[in-house]
Amino acid sequence: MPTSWADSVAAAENTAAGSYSVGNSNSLTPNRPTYVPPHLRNRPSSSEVASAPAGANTGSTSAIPAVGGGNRWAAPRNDYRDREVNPFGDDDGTEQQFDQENTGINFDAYEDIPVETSGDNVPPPVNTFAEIDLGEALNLNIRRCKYVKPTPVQRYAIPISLSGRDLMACAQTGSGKTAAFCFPIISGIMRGQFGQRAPRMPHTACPHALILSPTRELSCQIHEEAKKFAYQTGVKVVVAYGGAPINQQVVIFITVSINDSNFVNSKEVLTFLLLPRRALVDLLERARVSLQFIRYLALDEADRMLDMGFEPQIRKIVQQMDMPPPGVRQTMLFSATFPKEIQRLASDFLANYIFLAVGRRVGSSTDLILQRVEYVQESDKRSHLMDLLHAQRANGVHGKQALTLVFVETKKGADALEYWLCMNGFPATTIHGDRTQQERELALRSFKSGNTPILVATDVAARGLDIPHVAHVVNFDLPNDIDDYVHRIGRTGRAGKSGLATAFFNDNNASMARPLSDLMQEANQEVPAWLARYAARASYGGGGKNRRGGGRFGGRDFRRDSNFNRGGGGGDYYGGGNMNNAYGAAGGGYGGGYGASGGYGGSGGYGPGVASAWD
Ligand SMILES: Nc1ncnc2c1ncn2[C@@H]1O[C@H](COP(=O)(O)OP(=O)(O)OP(=O)(O)O)[C@@H](O)[C@H]1O
Repeated sequence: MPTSWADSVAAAENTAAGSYSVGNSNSLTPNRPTYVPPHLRNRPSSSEVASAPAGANTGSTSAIPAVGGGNRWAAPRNDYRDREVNPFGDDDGTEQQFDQENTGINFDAYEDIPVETSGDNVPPPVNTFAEIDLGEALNLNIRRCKYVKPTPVQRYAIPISLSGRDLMACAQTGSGKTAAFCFPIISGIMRGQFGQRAPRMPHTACPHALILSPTRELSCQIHEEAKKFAYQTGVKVVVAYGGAPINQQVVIFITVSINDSNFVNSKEVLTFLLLPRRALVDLLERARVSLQFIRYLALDEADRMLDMGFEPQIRKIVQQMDMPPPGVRQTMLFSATFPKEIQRLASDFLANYIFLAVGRRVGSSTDLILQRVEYVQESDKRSHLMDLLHAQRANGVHGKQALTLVFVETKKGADALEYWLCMNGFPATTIHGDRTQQERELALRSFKSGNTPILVATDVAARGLDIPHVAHVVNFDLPNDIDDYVHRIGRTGRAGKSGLATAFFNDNNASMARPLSDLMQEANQEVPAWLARYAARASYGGGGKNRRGGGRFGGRDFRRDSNFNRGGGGGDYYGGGNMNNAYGAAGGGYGGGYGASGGYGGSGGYGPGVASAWD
């Protein structure tokens, strides 16, 4: 039985490789061990009294097995909930597990966090999960996850999404955005708050929700989280990603019928990874997946999904396939960073949306992370890293070294540093785009378990990954874009916990001096005098890629920018702004710092041809 996302994906792929052959694009031939005739396949087990309502989706997609889902042929088709693997491993139903809070989360850290919303008729935030009617099964899962109260982004985003509004949400790393988009999707599908009924289409999955994210690791992580939230709700969550032969992808599209009188359709949330030029479009074009019943579209790391690497593919999927248009489907965009150019692009996918910013500025980092910048010449970086690691060894927990994530610029650089660390007695592993998926999964698992407490990574690991116990993020090579820095350091200091981030800076990083120093100030960090001098020079010297004159974080909702062309941006839907503390009733106090000038300058770093370590 798969125990982690990596296991389940491996299981899915093994199943695919071992159990299926693809005859033509419309027929799958499972090599099943025993044959059960069609008239017996739908029979309820002796313990089950209820049967599926007329018209339940018992179509031929049942020929596709649930990953790790037991004997599909003997089981009735409408008992998905009975066959569902318990992702919490608490089959004895022990209630005492629910008594604890999610280990170590410090909600006081969020007490004063400023929140800004803009748009028409913004629904009010909630203070507790009990105030939101998410449905009993989902509430139980929230308790199983030991989430005692919603994080700031959840307090605002969940009521907004439940009210049916489109949303662009920018909230700090590690602040619970995954649940913020999963809860309304799962709750909405559970309730069937949409009229359309998915048809019975053999061999074609007709999901009601689609969640897109930029890496396999992140897609699998969202899948694992969403499975917990959806447990016993009747909503089936499946993951698909590209880069594998088509027969290996098809196996994870599972249409499930649920024995629930409210629902006679399959209800699926698909979590997709997108790789440029690959996979999803191909999959859609082969009609394995129809998007015409999509009710919810969520883009995690939305700014990344809409930058030049992915945007054409996203446009094709969202605008040129059979997905319902904005206003018919509900669209939610989430990230910790939202440059103005990307906000502008994103507005094409949204209708009358609400913009939500949690944190002092759009794209700011959390002050739970202690940020240090050290001046280190290229030639001294390795010995400097060694010093840090030696110091850290002394602070190991339970005899294990604290987990350290080291970001470098290139794949070759990652391999070389990993080798050097291992040679010098520091067990390290690496993750980057030249490693196979299996190697990447292995590396992540080994890092998470603490067996290899140092992970050397390129930007492929910069976004979204929620790895508990990462105590230290080292920017061995600083990125060229401040937003990448925000995501990288966000691998520590998550869910109310504190963390440490150290950056090695030298003359090669001069263009980062200004944005780095601004960001650190915003996050109440001490800016070294030498960095402040660099930053001052940069502001007189004409900038560079990261110089976003006029205050890089000033723009917030780009619709508030005086330059915003309402006609071109999708209609006159801007409805003013509101500012609040996340836990305070009154707003105010943060207005002074938000310049109207915007200033996410044109050069930005999102242009074509940006070097990427993502593939
Ligand atoms: N209400 C809550 N109570 C306690 N823990 C929570 C709550 N919501 C989320 N978490 C936990 O917080 C951690 C971070 O959540 P998540 O990965 O969704 O953050 P994120 O905002 O998407 O971060 P990133 O921007 O890096 O992708 C996870 O381990 C999650 O289980």
